Amino acid sequence: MSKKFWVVIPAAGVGRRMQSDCPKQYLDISGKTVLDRTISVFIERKDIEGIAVGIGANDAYWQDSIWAEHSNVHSYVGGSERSETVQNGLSFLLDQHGVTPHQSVLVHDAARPLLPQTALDKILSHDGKFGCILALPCRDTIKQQQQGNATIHSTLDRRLLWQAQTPQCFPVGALKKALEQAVQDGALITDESSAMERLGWQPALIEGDVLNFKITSPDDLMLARAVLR
Ligand SMILES: Nc1ccn([C@@H]2O[C@H](COP(=O)(O)OP(=O)(O)OP(=O)(O)O)[C@@H](O)[C@H]2O)c(=O)n1
Ligand SMILES: C[C@](O)(CO)[C@H](O)COP(=O)(O)O
Repeated sequence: MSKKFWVVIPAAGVGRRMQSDCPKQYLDISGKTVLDRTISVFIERKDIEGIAVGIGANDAYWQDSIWAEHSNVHSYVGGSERSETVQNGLSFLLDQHGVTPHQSVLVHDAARPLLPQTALDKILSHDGKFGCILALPCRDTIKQQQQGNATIHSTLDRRLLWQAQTPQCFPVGALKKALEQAVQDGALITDESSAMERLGWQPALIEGDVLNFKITSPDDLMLARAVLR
């Protein structure tokens, strides 16, 4: 029987950088919310076992999602940081959905609604033992700024630089432990891979897609709306 994966979708952010009236995952892109579009990427796939959506404790929007009542979509309460929302999602799968620690899970930002199926196919068909992430090789020349002012300190060798995307795929148990360890050590964790790397894991880099950009600021929303016009 072919392997099936759970997806954890962290959707408990407030979207400060978007400066919008509602959390950015509930903003409209051509008639559907960002979050509903993101869930739609996974909902019809036979290789997706279930979708766990981490929402804010005071989320008043989720109830209006077109997927809120779907039998394969399960919401849970996220946390004050993205990493906490992911941790809560892993505990939710282990404690309430019979997922075992060795099973691999995908974590995908709610704020990346344009993930192409072709990129998702690549991460789902990767069987590396050290996990894997979608990422984009840097195409521009990369500058590091001086500390304290916006002048150039140096130019980095871009041949070895990639921009991390999601989904990121790791065994549930190992990822949960790595995130807990990172919190315990007070480490700044902005993606799942960095927590695993701290413990010596070397996840595979799988080339993602420029369309799989994260909707962070107003210009990203404009771009997504232009793409789906
Ligand atoms: N406490 C948090 C913070 C973020 N996220 C989710 O993690 C993804 C990527 O985070 P980001 O783009 O930073 O979203 P926000 O934290 O909402 O944005 P900002 O940093 O501008 O407030 C988003 O889908 C967001 O909903 C989450 O589930 N829980
Ligand atoms: C996980 C991520 O999307 C990979 O690039 C990114 O780290 C999320 O960062 P954010 O500050 O929580 O948007």
